[in-house]
Amino acid sequence: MNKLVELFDTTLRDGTQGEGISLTVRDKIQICHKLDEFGIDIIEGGWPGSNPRDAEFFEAVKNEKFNHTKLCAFGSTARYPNKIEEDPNLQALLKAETPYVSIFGKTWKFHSEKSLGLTEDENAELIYNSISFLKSKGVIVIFDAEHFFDGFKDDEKFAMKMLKAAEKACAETIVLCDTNGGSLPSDIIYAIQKVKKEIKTPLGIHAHNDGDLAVANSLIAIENGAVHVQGTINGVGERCGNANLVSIIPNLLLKMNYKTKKEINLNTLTLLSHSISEMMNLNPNSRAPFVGKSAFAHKGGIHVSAVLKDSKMYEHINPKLVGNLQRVLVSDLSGQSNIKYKAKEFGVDIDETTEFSKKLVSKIKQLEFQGYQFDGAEASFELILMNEKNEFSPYFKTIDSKVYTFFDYEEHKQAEAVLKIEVNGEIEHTAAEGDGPVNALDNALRKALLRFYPELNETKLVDYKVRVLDEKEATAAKVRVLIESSDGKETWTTVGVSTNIIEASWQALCDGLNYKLYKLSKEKKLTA
Ligand SMILES: CC(=O)SCCNC(=O)CCNC(=O)[C@H](O)C(C)(C)COP(=O)(O)OP(=O)(O)OC[C@H]1O[C@@H](n2cnc3c(N)ncnc32)[C@H](O)[C@@H]1OP(=O)(O)O
Ligand SMILES: CC(=O)C(=O)O
Repeated sequence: MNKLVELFDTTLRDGTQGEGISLTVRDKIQICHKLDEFGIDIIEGGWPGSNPRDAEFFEAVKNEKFNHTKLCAFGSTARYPNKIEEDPNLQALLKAETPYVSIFGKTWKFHSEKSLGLTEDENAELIYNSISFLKSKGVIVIFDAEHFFDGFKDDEKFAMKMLKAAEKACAETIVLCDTNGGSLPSDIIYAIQKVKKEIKTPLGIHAHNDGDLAVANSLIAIENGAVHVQGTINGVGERCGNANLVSIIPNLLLKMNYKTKKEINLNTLTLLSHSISEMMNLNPNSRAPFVGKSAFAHKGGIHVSAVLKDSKMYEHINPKLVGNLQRVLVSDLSGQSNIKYKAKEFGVDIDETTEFSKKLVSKIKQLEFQGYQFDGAEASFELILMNEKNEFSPYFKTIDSKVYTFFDYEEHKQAEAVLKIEVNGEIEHTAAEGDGPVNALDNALRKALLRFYPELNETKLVDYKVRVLDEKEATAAKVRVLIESSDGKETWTTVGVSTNIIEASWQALCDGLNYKLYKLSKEKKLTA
């Protein structure tokens, strides 16, 4: 039978201790609903005694209804020698009126002495009294044994005494914390096996990622008897972050035969991860295991050739299980298999000739050697493919272009582009201004084309990136420009390379608009 593990999410508490992470009360409430829907058992919403925002969150969340998840308020043991029942932090925890309360207490002698100035007995008493008081008020108490693994290494007897104080006070779960995040899996196994011999209270694990081992340490703790796991979505958190639940959960369910209290719909994992990144104003990490854009992206020709035969050859799980997608990239590491895969993805049949795919592979390798990069600019690759198949040729021809830039020392910067292009045999001569030369060219090209293709009205440049390719050449260096365009519904990326940044930008701009026109013509939506 599958063993059960309790999922405890601290994105809203320890997650917000991560640099650059800040959530409004509204964000926190929205995240609670996402986590509830996903199947998280307990959500640690913040520290109500810490700041007005967290206090307000616990007031606001009282009006929310959750199907499964239970809320938890976090704080520390009381301040010594405060009268326990008057301790403001414990009072704030009770005022939060959450079914669960988690409090952290010192289990490393060094911290107890140096940070709190308490003897072994005083610290054990503080832990016992703080938990007992909260329990007497009817809340379920989770005890976070702060610095447990470092404390256990330093003085086993001291650390065990603190756990026993928590057990005696009837903590519901005792969570062993790798607070400094430096423990190794072997440290976790050693400590937890010894703890299990003396402590009967259910154990949990709270790991930090300072040694890049938080997920491994959490899983090994569970394998060795922990039944409750704490972590954050996407691993955000203090310093290098907390254990990443987005990796822990699929490992538990898909590989370790564990089950969760509520059945988890794992194919919503990628969406959960990305939507919470967006709410935190972070770009989703493309290399994130399971949910990253690159997690199932194949670049090497050998890999793609095998994946086409059976994906299992280079994928540890089926990406669909976690709501992700298989992708194939085109680059100078491609073989014919990459080209064939992409062609199929674009709905283009190139099966009939190996010669064709060989020629295309060779062209892509040459262009990448010159500095182009197609794994981030698939729209440019598609245009090359279709051009080779004689199914695309540019919708306009550049006859002449000039760009003027003006700047003085009073913040007045401007540029102007003058452009002559040919469309369907007609010459169009335009000029436009812009904030800078690329913007001026973009405006002029759009202006020139709109007369012929009003459908381009919605198409906009949404991102522009420049990369210097051979830094030694200093200002004469070759640059690669990547332009992301959007029509409000779809986005696509194109590339240009030149020693002249304006020329590289122009190539990427032209590809961007040509791509949109090509797509419209394929859909028979082009009027001209
Ligand atoms: C491992 C963890 O992640 S623990 C959680 C850490 N999170 C945070 O610190 C975020 C929220 N914190 C805060 O808002 C503030 O630090 C507060 C409101 C809690 C306290 O603020 P202040 O009263 O100004 O104290 P300050 O932050 O400077 O120092 C923390 C105090 O808590 C004490 N303390 C630390 N751990 C504990 C504990 N387990 N039990 C009781 N007291 C503790 C420290 O000894 C220190 O006391 P001191 O000022 O007498 O030396
Ligand atoms: C409690 C906690 O956040 C820690 O020990 O890391």
